Amino acid sequence: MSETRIRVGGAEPYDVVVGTGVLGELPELVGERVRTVAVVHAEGLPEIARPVCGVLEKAGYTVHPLPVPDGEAAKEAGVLAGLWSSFAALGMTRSDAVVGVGGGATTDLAGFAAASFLRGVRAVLVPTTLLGMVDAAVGGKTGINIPEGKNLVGAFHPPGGVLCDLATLVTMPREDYVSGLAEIIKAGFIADPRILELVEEDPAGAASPDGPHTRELVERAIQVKADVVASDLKESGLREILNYGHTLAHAIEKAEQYRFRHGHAVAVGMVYAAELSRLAGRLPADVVERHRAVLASVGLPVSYGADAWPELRATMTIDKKSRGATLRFVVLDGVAKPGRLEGPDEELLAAAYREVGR
Ligand SMILES: NC(=O)c1ccc[n+]([C@@H]2O[C@H](COP(=O)([O-])OP(=O)(O)OC[C@H]3O[C@@H](n4cnc5c(N)ncnc54)[C@H](O)[C@@H]3O)[C@@H](O)[C@H]2O)c1
Ligand SMILES: O=C(O)C(=O)C[C@@H](O)[C@H](O)[C@H](O)COP(=O)(O)O
Ligand SMILES: [Zn+2]
Repeated sequence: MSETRIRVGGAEPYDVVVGTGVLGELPELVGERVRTVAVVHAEGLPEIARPVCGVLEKAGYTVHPLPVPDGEAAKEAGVLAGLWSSFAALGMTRSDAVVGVGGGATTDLAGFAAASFLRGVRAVLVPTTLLGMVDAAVGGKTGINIPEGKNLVGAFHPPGGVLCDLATLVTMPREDYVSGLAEIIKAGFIADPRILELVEEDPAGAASPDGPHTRELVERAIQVKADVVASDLKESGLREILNYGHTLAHAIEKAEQYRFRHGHAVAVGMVYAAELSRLAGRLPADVVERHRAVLASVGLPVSYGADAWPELRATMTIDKKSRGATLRFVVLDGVAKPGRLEGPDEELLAAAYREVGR
């Protein structure tokens, strides 16, 4: 099957290319103006980084592989500063480009390095995890963590193109693959109920890169994200819906020193947001149960430590959707009907957590 191109609109439109064995499309995404390409890749993925570098060299670019730590350890200020120094040592200019190769953590870092070096050079992203393809590499949110919290430093810097080669998914550890399903299911609850039906009809298939609907699930989730970010790149309104479940999720990740997978935290966070919606009188109980059922069916967690609430509540205050002292949540008024809950009282917040804490 040939590749699909999903156009992400906005001031600087770009394509997300999806297919199997589509690496040959990469030079076109990098573009003709570029001379030097820094390939920022997760150090544990040499088998994927090598062909990426090869295809770029063959196309005539001067290519410099720059390995960074695997996973969340990449999203640190020290690693970012190391990339700035490497780019400068390579003599990169504004007509050069960064290609980010790896999971969401790697592409968040590579994207932010590109956003900040020389106040902005071109970034092309090659996500190699399910989560990276359906969410992290699309939409231009880039950034790193700081000890005070998740993604607290970053920039909106849309990529020049995104290449999703589904062939790379086959080597993914199962737990990481399932983590990506949480963001796909999120897209289902906020915007595209067909995603939920596809997962519910065949949870085992959904949890495997060889499943019958893998490509459709990936493309549907990308389309949801593309539609949202095209109209609200900088999260002044609509884009907040992509943050469904993330207020609690980011607090859990911080409490776990970023050793808890992002998608697993988002799964718990969505159940919390659904309970919050129900207790606020906005969502029927059966839709909350649908969250638990569909997430658990693919092996995602739906509860978290009961004793953790005071620490999680304190961390949630720093969420980016807050305005002043007012906490703001993305909630649901039904499937594909996202809304906002502003300044819920403390008892409501705690009561919703009692439904999640085990
Ligand atoms: N920018 C955004 O809009 C956005 C959206 C969602 C998530 N995120 C961020 O993405 C990150 C999570 O991304 P993730 O789930 O991809 O995790 P990850 O980047 O930490 O990758 C998980 C692990 O899988 C390895 N890996 C990557 N590709 C592989 C492959 N093909 N085969 C085998 N191993 C592979 C990685 O090296 C890493 O060890 C979080 O930091 C999250 O905050 C960002
Ligand atoms: O793209 C967005 O917007 C999202 O919120 C997508 C989320 O899945 C993603 O985890 C994002 O990085 C969270 O953003 P943050 O602004 O809460 O750090
Ligand atoms: Zn997320």
